[in-house]
Amino acid sequence: MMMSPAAGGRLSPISVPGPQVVCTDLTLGYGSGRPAVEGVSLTLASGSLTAIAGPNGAGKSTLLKALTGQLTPEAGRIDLGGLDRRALGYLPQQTEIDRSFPICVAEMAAMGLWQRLGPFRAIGRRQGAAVLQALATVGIADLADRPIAALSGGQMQRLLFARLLLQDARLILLDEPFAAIDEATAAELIGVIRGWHEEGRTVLAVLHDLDAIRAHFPDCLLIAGRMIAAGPTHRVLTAETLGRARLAQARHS
Ligand SMILES: Nc1ncnc2c1ncn2[C@@H]1O[C@H](COP(=O)(O)OP(=O)(O)OP(=O)(O)O)[C@@H](O)[C@H]1O
Repeated sequence: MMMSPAAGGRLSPISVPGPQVVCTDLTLGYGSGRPAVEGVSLTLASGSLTAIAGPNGAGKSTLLKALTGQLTPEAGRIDLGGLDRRALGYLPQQTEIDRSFPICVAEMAAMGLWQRLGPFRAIGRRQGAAVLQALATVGIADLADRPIAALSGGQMQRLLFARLLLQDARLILLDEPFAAIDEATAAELIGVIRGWHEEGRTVLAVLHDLDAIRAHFPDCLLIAGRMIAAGPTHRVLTAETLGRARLAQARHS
């Protein structure tokens, strides 16, 4: 049985492993000019841990937005293995988060429970303890009452991870989870990601740091407006494929 620390740090079962995700011949764009991504097909195996790499403007975030349903494909198909989109976990880039929203750290983390409780159901004592435990897991229990506007970038990233822990999603999509945070924080958050992988969740993360991908992500997709290479990381991130990606991106831009 797979175990999850999501419910307050105590191990609890996740009954079904992460879904297999299949994208077929996807074309994605923003309605003007050339598509951001063309003809991309990919398969994420159930329980796989995959990084998306590629140059700036390659379409990495665009691909995640299509998987979350924020962007409708111009062509092609996305199959989330029967998962309800509302049940997937998504960590957006920090620039997409409105920090002026007047809520505190614990309240924002508790949003991870909405899928199970509904947004208007009061948080009970058990859920309150789970929120505090999730904050402790990412090292910010002492900040529970602080307004989110008063967090540093690294503290905000830890909070977003706490919200994901509480959400307990079987499919987790992360957009640049280590951007603008220090090495110690990144190392702790990588530990959380590895935990999700060990529990059998399907995890997909956009990352710029190729060394971090090589060290922690068994599988990798390399894109540059189209798919350049996909598969085991050591075969995807080679001098040859990275050269091809740079060339393809220069032609695409
Ligand atoms: N909201 C948008 N409206 C119009 N075009 C967009 C929008 N978002 C992204 N694009 C364009 O789509 C293309 C892919 O962008 P995307 O953000 O997916 O790339 P990325 O690989 O995540 O880049 P980076 O590594 O720089 O974050 C780029 O040409 C970008 O300018």
